[in-house]
Amino acid sequence: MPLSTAHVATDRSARYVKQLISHMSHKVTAELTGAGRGTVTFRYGTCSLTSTRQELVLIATAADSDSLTDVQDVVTRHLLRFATQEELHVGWTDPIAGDALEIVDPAVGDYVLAHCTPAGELLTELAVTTRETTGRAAGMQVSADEGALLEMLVRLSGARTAIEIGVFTGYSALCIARALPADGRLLACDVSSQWTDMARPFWARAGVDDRIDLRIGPALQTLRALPEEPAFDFAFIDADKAGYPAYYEEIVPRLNPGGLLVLDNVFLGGEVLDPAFQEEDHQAMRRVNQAVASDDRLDCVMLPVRDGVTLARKR
Ligand SMILES: C[S@@+](CC[C@H](N)C(=O)[O-])C[C@H]1O[C@@H](n2cnc3c(N)ncnc32)[C@H](O)[C@@H]1O
Repeated sequence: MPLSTAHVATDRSARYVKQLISHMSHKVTAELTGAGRGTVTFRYGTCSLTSTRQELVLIATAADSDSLTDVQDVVTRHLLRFATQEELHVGWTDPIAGDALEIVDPAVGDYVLAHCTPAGELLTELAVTTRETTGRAAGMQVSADEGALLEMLVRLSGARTAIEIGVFTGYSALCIARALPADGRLLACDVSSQWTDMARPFWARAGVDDRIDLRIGPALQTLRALPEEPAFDFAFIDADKAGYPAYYEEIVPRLNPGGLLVLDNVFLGGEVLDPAFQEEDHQAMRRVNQAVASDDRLDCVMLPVRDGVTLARKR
């Protein structure tokens, strides 16, 4: 399914967003989704609008290329009509399918890896052992640069208490745990003792096993059994994608003020941008991305790191 974007140079972008949403809301579903942001949903496609200081950024999606052209035409026509004080140029990119998007050019990915603090022997051995033991499942493990990012975030935030949803063979847990102070605690949640059993010897060798409380079971049950008051400085969600909205709902109230929530795989390989992909995972990820972006308890930034990483800090 095609999607296309346009960057419209203007310093009146917020005004156009409001005008377009208000006008279109009489005919189709059109809503403001935050300051300077909105979405118009037609029967045959959608257009999201984001205003920046100097541009209006449009993302059009539709079921097929004819419908995409219809979305582009309607939005373009209205914008040009609203622009009575200036001449706008609305140039759309060629259509591209969500799963054909290159989130990070492979050369850039390699360059990034070559310019991060190296993972070190223990993490490298864990990555190799995981690959040898779990085969294709090893692709679930966070990359060395994402592990370095997690470690950096935990250190920078001064977190003492952390929770992880989705442990697998323990790579990200090790990165988080070793960045905590000696008396810090990581509550690590996973359903699989088969995979997490591989983690324990590595955590022990890193000298962080006493900081990690591993809970085997559905993470939602584990979360709901926790007291509801704020207790965590850092949270990392990297488990079943359909569960993300519920994990986010349960975690935010349990984050301390200033606490950081990190969500992995927020692009789902680019498919989250493309309405052709409508499986439960896609719908859940769109829901949680939208919820985080419009949650007034949080400040957030979405980073094009690997498969997309959102950082959300509790106010
Ligand atoms: C992407 S992997 C986690 C990778 C890990 N963060 C790492 O860096 O190696 C996802 C993990 O989520 C776990 N998982 C799936 N569904 C779950 C659930 N309902 N509750 C808890 N864990 C779950 C899987 O067993 C798997 O280990």
